[in-house]
Amino acid sequence: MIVTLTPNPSIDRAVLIDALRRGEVHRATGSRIDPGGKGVNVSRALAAQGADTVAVLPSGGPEGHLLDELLDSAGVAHASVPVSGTVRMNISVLEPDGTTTKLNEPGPTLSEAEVAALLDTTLERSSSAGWVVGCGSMPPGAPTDLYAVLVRRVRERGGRVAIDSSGASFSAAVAATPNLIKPNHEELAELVGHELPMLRDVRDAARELVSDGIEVVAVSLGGDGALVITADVCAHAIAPISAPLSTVGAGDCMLAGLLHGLSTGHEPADALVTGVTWGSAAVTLPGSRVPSPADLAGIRAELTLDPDLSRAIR
Ligand SMILES: Nc1ncnc2c1ncn2[C@@H]1O[C@H](COP(=O)(O)OP(=O)(O)O)[C@@H](O)[C@H]1O
Ligand SMILES: O=P(O)(O)OC[C@H]1O[C@](O)(COP(=O)(O)O)[C@@H](O)[C@@H]1O
Repeated sequence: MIVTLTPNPSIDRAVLIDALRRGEVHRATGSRIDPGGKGVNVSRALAAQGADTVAVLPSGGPEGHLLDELLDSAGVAHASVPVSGTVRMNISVLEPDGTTTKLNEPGPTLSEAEVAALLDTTLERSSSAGWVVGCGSMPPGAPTDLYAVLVRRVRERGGRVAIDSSGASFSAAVAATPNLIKPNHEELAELVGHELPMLRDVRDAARELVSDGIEVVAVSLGGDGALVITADVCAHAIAPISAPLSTVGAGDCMLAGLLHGLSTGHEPADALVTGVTWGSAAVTLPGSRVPSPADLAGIRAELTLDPDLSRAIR
């Protein structure tokens, strides 16, 4: 069982247009909505593959009702904590060449009691979980150290915890030493405070974090695949996709696959292959649709345990 906590979930609306021109009226050629937020997407990706998961999230307002309904109809188990604010709507503008422009709202302001209820619900649901996963940004009102507290509370009980976030809440969580983190290229650079132009730089930055006590650092690198670093492994995997349709949620699917691999007893390098397969499959799908088993069938990830460290990262 994998429990996800998404303090700031969303309704994701993807709008397709021919080309984005600032200040002009655009006629959309298509649109779709999906339940969203990083932990919600991790749970959606796991549920789509038949894996046991529950998504913990705050839910309020009309968008909150819609989110609950969308999760119910997708068969994603969720524990929604009622809140007085309204769940946000995030918009992705997709162009035919794969360019994605995202507009993320700040989300509702949570009260102290609502934050406490979210944390308590997550911990209640986690008693028999293989992994507890905290993902995404903090809504207004949530303390910067929410993920750090989650890490400490799960680890005190002997559980395993993964975090995927950005900014101050991610740095605070990393300082509390989760078992696993999944930054993307930009988030890792932000975490270590300098640019990471080559795979060697990514590896070195991830190794620094491993030496601080994080067991698995998985770095997603967009079209350059992903790297997993542990105390004894440096593995790179890539599954190129010729015409990506939407990258929204690809990192969440990658994390879901990685955790699924680890929780079903695979070594980190093999779990990375599952992660990259799920992530690459996600970019072939519209909006933030998560891959079904059939969507994974044509994806082939290439794994190397001795990657070319001079590879420039886009
Ligand atoms: N353009 C792409 N081509 C092929 N795979 C991709 C592409 N973009 C993303 N992916 C896959 O999705 C994973 C996550 O993508 P990334 O953009 O790094 O995550 P995030 O959404 O967290 O920023 C990558 O590790 C890779 O497997
Ligand atoms: O919490 P944040 O950082 O605002 O991100 C939330 C957004 O990220 C997503 O989880 C998608 O993730 P990515 O676009 O980063 O792959 C959306 O579902 C959601 O709208």
